[in-house]
Amino acid sequence: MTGGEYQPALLEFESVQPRLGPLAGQLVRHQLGCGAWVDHLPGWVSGADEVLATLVAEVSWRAERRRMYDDEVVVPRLLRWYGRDEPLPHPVLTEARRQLTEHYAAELGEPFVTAGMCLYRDGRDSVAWHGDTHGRSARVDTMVAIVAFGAARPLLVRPRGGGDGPRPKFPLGHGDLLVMGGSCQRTFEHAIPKTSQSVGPRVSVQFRPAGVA
Ligand SMILES: O=C(O)CCC(=O)C(=O)O
Ligand SMILES: [Fe+2]
Repeated sequence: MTGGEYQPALLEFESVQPRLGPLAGQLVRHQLGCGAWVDHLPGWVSGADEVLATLVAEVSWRAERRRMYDDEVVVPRLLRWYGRDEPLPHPVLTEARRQLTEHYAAELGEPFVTAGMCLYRDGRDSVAWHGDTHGRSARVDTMVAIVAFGAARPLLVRPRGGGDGPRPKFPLGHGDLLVMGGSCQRTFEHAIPKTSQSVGPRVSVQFRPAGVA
């Protein structure tokens, strides 16, 4: 493990099989304007304790550094990227990606392929305001589907450039699903702010189509 000194506490969990609930008729769509929307489904994965424990303990989490002006700063979360052909670390994630691909097939027109993962060790870990605009998502409508495990942390959304428009705050707890769609990555930004509250680890799994990052 190359993620600095992070030593996960052993997470206790009930031995319940993780299960995915239905998507159709359960997702609630929030239209944000400018062709952006967010679908939200709390509690999509039940029995998720085992998934969290597996992800925290078994993923080869990496600390990253990013250039910021003349400095290098440590990214305040641990990361792992799973490409197209790499097996995912828990079978329920493979099934989640398959079901998301099936559910959004007509609207998205291509499968969810990659899985980006972030580990927020505690409330000091965060992700700053950004859109996922490193790939095609800078130019075309697409989707990024997030499944969250562990400590509940809100995902904040605001119009890019701080303009007028909605600034929703989506609670994202253990087993919850959130899908950002349409123009959301180009026209809005999202963030997971730091919190001074004492919170345990949180893992976010982001499924994206090929070429979206
Ligand atoms: O942790 C999350 O739920 C969001 C992560 C995120 O926005 C990203 O990695 O691009
Ligand atoms: Fe993002």
